[in-house]
Amino acid sequence: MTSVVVAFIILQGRARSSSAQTFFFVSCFNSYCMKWEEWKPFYERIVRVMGYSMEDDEKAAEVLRSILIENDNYIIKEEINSIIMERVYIFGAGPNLEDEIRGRDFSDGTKIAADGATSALLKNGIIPDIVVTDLDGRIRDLLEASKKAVMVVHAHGDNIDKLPIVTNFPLVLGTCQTKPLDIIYNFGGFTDGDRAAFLAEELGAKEIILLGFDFSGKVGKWSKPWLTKHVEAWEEKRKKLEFARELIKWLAKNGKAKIFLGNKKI
Ligand SMILES: Nc1ncnc2c1ncn2[C@@H]1O[C@H](COP(=O)(O)OP(=O)(O)OP(=O)(O)O)[C@@H](O)[C@H]1O
Ligand SMILES: Nc1nc2c(c(=O)[nH]1)N=C(CO)CN2
Ligand SMILES: [Mg+2]
Repeated sequence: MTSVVVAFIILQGRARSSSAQTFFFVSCFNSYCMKWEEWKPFYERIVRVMGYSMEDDEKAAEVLRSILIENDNYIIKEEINSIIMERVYIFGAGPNLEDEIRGRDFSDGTKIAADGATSALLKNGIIPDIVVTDLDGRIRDLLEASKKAVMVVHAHGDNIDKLPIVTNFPLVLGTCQTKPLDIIYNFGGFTDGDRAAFLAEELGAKEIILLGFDFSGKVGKWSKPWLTKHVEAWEEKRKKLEFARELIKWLAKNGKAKIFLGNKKI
């Protein structure tokens, strides 16, 4: 799967296609594309509830942009389109993840790991095609996955110091939660898991299957490098998961793709 992307990118000669507008039209024709004006009210509420600084989030987007341009390892949205199959599996870091992946290979779809879930996939011999991360998963596993996966790296006000890690990844699609910049996208979504669902929708997935998503108040042990077992969600994480649940429900209602939580359609 990754070789398809690499071949595609080589064919493109990394020329920033002048037909990007056409691609944009085609992909938005097949999917729902969230506009900044539509995302802004969600973002303003997130900033208020979570106590984030919009200025820091904006600065983070600029920093990621500079690093990616300097390192020349960024890709544009049109370059990732080719790895999206009609069915997309998104793996979250909930306590149910390992039960939901055991004995399956997911070769009938594109596999997107949300940050911490990457470690569980690698441990179970599953290589993700795409990793969506704000760089607080186990860095060793993110580096391992990046040898085969496109890394969709999210810049925010609280991970500016970690952004230089992206220089180690061969292919990076940059995202932010503030107003998008030329090569730093905002497809909508907040946590790595729900952002992955917005990305899949934007790229034209028809069926999005969420595995390892659990909104009952427990955080899976793969969520953070220091966790050794599943734990009760702490206050900040509880709020994040509540937003994740709300945004997934919103996408199921407003997007074009069918979304499944495990085997249940939302
Ligand atoms: N019960 C759960 N525990 C942890 N993650 C979950 C759970 N249910 C769904 N997820 C999804 O799995 C994703 C990956 O988890 P991870 O904790 O690595 O992500 P994160 O968004 O970076 O969180 P944080 O900002 O707290 O670091 C989350 O973003 C979330 O969308
Ligand atoms: N400023 C800020 N933004 C975020 C944060 C975070 O910790 N701080 N975490 C996220 C992933 O859940 C997404 N966005
Ligand atoms: Mg994360």
